Amino acid sequence: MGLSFPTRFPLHVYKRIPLFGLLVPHKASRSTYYISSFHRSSITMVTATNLGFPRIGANRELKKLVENYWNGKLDEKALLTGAKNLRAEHWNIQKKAGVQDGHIPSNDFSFYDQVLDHLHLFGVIPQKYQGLKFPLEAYFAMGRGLQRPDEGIDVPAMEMKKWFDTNYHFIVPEFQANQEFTLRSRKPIDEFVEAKALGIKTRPVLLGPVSFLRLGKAAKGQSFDPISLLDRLLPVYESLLRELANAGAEWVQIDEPILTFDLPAEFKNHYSKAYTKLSAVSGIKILVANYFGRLGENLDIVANLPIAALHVDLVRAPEELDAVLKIAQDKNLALSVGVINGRNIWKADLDAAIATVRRAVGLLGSDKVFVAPSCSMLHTPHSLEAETKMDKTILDWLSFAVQKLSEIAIITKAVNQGEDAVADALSANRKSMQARRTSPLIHDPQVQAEMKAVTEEMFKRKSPFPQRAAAQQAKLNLPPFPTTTVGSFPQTKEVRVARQKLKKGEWTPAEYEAFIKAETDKCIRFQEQVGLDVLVHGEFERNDMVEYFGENLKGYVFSQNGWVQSYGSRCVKPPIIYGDVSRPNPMTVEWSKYAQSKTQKAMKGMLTGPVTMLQWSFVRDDQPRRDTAFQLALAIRKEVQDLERAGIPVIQIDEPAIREGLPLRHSDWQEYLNWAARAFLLSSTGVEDTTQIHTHMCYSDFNDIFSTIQALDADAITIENSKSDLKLLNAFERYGYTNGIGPGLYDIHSPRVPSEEEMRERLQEMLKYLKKDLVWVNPDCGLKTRGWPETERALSNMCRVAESFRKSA
Ligand SMILES: Nc1nc2c(c(=O)[nH]1)N[C@@H](CNc1ccc(C(=O)N[C@@H](CCC(=O)N[C@@H](CCC(=O)N[C@@H](CCC(=O)O)C(=O)O)C(=O)O)C(=O)O)cc1)CN2
Ligand code: MET
Ligand SMILES: [Zn+2]
Repeated sequence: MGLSFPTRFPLHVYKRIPLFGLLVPHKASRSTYYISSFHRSSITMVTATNLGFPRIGANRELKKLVENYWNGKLDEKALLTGAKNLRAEHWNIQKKAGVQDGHIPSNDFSFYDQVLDHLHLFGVIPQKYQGLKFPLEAYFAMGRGLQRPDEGIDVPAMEMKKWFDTNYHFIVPEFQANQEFTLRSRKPIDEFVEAKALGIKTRPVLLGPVSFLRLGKAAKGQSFDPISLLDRLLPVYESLLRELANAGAEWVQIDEPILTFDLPAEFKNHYSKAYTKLSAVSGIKILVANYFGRLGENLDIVANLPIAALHVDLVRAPEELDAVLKIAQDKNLALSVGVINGRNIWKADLDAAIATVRRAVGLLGSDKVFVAPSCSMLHTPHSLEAETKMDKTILDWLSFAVQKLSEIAIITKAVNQGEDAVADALSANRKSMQARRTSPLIHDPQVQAEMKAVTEEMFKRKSPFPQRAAAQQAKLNLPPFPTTTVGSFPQTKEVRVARQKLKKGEWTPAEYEAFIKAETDKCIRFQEQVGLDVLVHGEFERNDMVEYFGENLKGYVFSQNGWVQSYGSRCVKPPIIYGDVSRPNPMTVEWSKYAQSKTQKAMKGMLTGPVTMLQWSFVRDDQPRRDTAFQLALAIRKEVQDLERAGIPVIQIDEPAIREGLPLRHSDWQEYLNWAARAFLLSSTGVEDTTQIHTHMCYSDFNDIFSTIQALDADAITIENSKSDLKLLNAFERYGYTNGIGPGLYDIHSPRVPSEEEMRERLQEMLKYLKKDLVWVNPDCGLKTRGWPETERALSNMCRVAESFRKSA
């Protein structure tokens, strides 16, 4: 089969002479890699590659390692060994699946977040963490804060933001105007060497310099554009590439996902400068990777980069295939075609993917084509192997990361060796595709009829806010600066274990229910004692705010083990929407009714909104997202109405993901914002004026969507703001927000307890921007990730602050 390499020379000393397709020794190479680790038997073949593998492990090993380290149950050595084993396992899985040696990613591992890793890599450590032990203590303190009162240590976590339009959160780089960069860590090199010792040649993954700066911000009190630091940063990237080349890396993958954004014109120069410099480092080839969307105007930027390969997301931007092929052809680039969806869990249509790859091969030649996922597989669960309980029909439509690797391998083999070589796999895939397309499980005539019957009236409250507010106040009689929480209370080990016992059948549903009720009782008693005004039931019955509803809605399936990293050690198990969505039964009414029966104070019903349900689920790809959002909205509307009927006076419909669903390109915003707002309105407006609707948002820069927040017309919004330096409030002031608003008084994602003084100052600051009779007092998000001791102290401080403002008001 084809030509074979002679085995006497290191692989790198061969260079193909384009005209003759011959291999000749190439003097410039310093690689020590030998052919024995090289499996291809023919010179011109397309290459199976990957951009990143889920790092948490088949059974969330990384989460457990890191959390046990934080709890003191594991020492540093055990943490490092555990991580090393996990990396080895992941590299081996990829190798075994058929990803080409040399194109298996490394440095995609992280203890907390890959952007935070780059802050350590380049020594971008804000002052307040510099006294801490390097690396791990400082590293985790930057991610999650650190409080050791006995030693006088009390540092908050850095700001965290959504990674593009995903539910993954990254630590926002914070730069000084005179920022210096040094190669402070050797992580990418160490991991390359680590893999090499296992006989695996990896392709290190780095976040590119332009994206790294653009995703960051100037430190508080300074105003400069971080991109102005590019000249200072580049030499450090150059040294890093040099070291990787010396260690034997043939390729480096440099991610530049900000190429999916609208960029100022001068970015063309920034890119050109950056990659001219980096490409000059000899002995290593650069693949620049863009993902999550089209390049659009930025095609022009990549067309002029002196790089060796370009990765494009053909799942999100199939329409750009011609344009990128032309660039690759003109500039003699290899093209990494992202044909397997790294953001979803559906099996790929392999025939279609093969056709795309063949087109690329036709124009570029097979040695210039890499088969790839659309983006890193960080956003998909590990493997379907653990799914023993799922409906077999639906299971047959799915593909998690390990299966996606096989899809890449099959496509590659089909193109290299002909379809006969993978005939069985292809015919099985065709069968799955056909079964899904025609399945009666997907289409529900009743849902479709109800959607058709939706009228324009169903998108409006009966009266405008001032009238509603008066009616609600007459009923609720709340004090000034009313206090509330965002919904969840600590999900302790006991609560999680109780649910596990129910799942395993060790507890009867009645035992579980009694336990959850007892937790709810305790929670209500605590809220009354601490002096909160609008209470919540605590969400103890929920595994997760999205998964719980997914389990209770028709059109959804959920996995047993489909975990995806959300931030740090926190994971989510996004439920899967496979068909038309409807609500067979009330989902929360009994719990809310029970909770209301236990207190004289107002109990707040707690639901997840349609856009967030959509955004945090794996969504069907056979109809527009907006259609699914409206089906969800109708189901939630019914729940809202049932809660009202059951006597629940305040109902919160969480929409934390509305901002993250915003398309990456400005020109696509309006269309999205229109339907997103309408979906929320459909879910929330079917109630009387006297019912108070709250919503909640977190983790975003809300300035972009300010008018949409107003258009949601919620009676109150509790909103995360404690980590974004009040910049959000500027917008609320500027545009004159008219409804109730509770900007979070403190950051709940860190175990640190804010003092009364700190929260008092914060509230004072907020009142510079907001009308005091509209202001609510609350934490910035739910308390599920916190423990009880810190929750009690923080809420007690918070309530005392509200109390003191009432006195002085
Ligand atoms: N979907 C979603 N996205 C979101 C958020 C969110 O709440 N949900 N919040 C924002 C921040 N992200 C977050 C994401 C996850 C968690 C979180 O707490 N996740 C939990 C898992 C939640 C869960 O589904 N738990 C299940 C399963 C729990 C479990 O692991 N059980 C153990 C046994 C119990 C134990 O030993 O702890 C097991 O099965 O092995 C349950 O409660 O039933 C975790 O990582 O620990 C918090 C915030 C943004 N995006
Ligand atoms: C990520 S937003 C969380 C809202 C939810 N009601 C909670 O309190 O947990
Ligand atoms: Zn939140």
